[in-house]
Amino acid sequence: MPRVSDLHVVANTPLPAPQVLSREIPRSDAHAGFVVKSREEIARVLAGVDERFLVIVGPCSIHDLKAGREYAQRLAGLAEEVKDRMLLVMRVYFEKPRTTVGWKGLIMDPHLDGTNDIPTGLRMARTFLREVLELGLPTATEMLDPITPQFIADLTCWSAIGARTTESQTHRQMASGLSMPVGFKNATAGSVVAAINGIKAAMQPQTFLGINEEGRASVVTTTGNAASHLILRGGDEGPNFDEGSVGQALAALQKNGLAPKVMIDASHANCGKDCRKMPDTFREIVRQRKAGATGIIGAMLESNLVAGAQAMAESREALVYGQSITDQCIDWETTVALLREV
Ligand SMILES: O=C[C@H](O)[C@H](O)COP(=O)(O)O
Ligand SMILES: C=C(OP(=O)(O)O)C(=O)O
Repeated sequence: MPRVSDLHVVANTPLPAPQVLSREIPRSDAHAGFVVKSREEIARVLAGVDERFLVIVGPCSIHDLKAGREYAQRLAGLAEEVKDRMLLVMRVYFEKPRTTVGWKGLIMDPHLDGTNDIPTGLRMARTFLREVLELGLPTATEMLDPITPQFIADLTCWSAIGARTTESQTHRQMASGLSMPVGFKNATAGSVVAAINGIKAAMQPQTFLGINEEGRASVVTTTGNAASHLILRGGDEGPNFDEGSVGQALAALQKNGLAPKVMIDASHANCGKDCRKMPDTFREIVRQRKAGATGIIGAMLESNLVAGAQAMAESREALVYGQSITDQCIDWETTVALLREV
């Protein structure tokens, strides 16, 4: 008989169930209390009740826990220093969407060598998220694979649906069940409509296929996530952080019956993926807010210990400590100076 299934599958290895990993790397009452408090604080900023500026800041991706830890320790100090005016949330991104192919993040390939040891990646992600929370820093991730939230969402305070998945029904449904505020990026081509449709879908109750805590395929029914919002990140036609683009986005939200609130990413297509342009983009976003654009509730920055980005090396040891292996980041000194300045 000809073979009809699994023609292109070479392995199919069961994962530990989410509840097994959660027992192994548990969430304490203190972690839970801090996550709930941070999500509420972020939701209050989104609602305009808390007037602080929300800044999602940190490495493009975490690939080295030692450097990530050092970054988190520094950011915790800065967050405390500026907390009367800004709510700093650390980017703790473990999943990377790729335009074509490339390293897909620490969860997918924790050893950075193509061995794709996902169980280890999930363990590292949970462990690191707990460490960041213990420093008193809220955590931000992109939720990319729809199975991942079962393993890490309880330690996550804010999430993004990225530009490459904002139009995906799977991701919109997933967002409708997430417990934290979720930002939808405009699409890579620049479409804000795709993200607004995403927000509308995520705010509604949904029923879809997922997994439960035991790791079993299941039917998931959600309430909808009211704390869904828009993120402008620029697109193929260029940046969209200028007053005109921001005004159009706010008007489009209102036309769709949504709150006119927007976060603006100072990285990605809003800086042409050139970290040298990121500080001025950020300054312009803050200038508009200071000039009265209260619809701008926050911004995103890609920042690391060392500026720029490096190509994946032959071995981990050959990598520059504290420098991104995905998109370019501004360095720590620039980050501190910029946040203190604004
Ligand atoms: O934020 C990171 C990148 O912009 C995203 O993962 C896409 O990267 P790529 O276009 O290099 O694949
Ligand atoms: C991939 C990211 O952003 P975007 O979806 O805007 O490309 C990111 O923030 O890591």
